[in-house]
Amino acid sequence: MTANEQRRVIGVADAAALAMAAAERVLARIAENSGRVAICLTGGSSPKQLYQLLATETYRSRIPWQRVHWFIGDERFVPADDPLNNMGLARAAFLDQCAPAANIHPIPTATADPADPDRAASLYEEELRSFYRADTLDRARPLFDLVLMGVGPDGHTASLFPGDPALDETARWVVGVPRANVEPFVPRVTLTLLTLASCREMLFEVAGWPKRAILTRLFAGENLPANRARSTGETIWLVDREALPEDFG
Ligand SMILES: O=C1O[C@H](COP(=O)(O)O)[C@@H](O)[C@H](O)[C@H]1O
Repeated sequence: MTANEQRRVIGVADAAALAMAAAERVLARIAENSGRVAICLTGGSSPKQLYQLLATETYRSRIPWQRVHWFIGDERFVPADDPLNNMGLARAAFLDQCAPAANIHPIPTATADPADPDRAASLYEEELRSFYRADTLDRARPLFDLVLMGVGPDGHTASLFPGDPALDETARWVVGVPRANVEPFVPRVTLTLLTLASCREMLFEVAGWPKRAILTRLFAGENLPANRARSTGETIWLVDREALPEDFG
């Protein structure tokens, strides 16, 4: 089976349409679970429109905020109020206005020793295990209902960079990344592929012409982190017209 056969690519017109399509998928995944819902958010700039949309009345009124928990797939060692803080962006765009504080689960980079991404990773791993109420991920009971993902110009996803040993981690749920390959060049913490995979749906959001070059390489099957990220359920790539490689439709 090729990499492309394992994922579904959905093309949309532009970044605004992409945010709306992603918001509908968020609602659909929430509606499928009548209990406690877990959503793992992504960082970077790509999800900003989606996050802002979720705070609008149209979407806000359709989300049962009390039973939805919000996690983050990776974090950068920058202050919590720095615009480059991944959870900080989500908080400012929608979480702080809409979600109960107890349902927001940031990676503790602001409180942990800045020199020790492994310590922050361990703390977050403990938090995830306690939320999941088990130490072993069971394919039949995914940790997350939905995992949002982005892709960087080098093919990284979350803070899993090409060639990094973190990609081959099979025991830890969360790891420290001493130095990123791309800006901001700060230590990071990232969920591992095994943890990100434990979801009913993994949803990549990719928009804009600067992403077309890396998508061309990824859809050709190159062995890059974003190609190794797969859900045990469905893996969907929402891509706008500017980012979609020419031979892809
Ligand atoms: O560094 C990161 O980059 C990726 C991609 O970000 P984008 O700005 O190109 O959307 C992101 O998915 C990840 O969470 C972030 O830490």
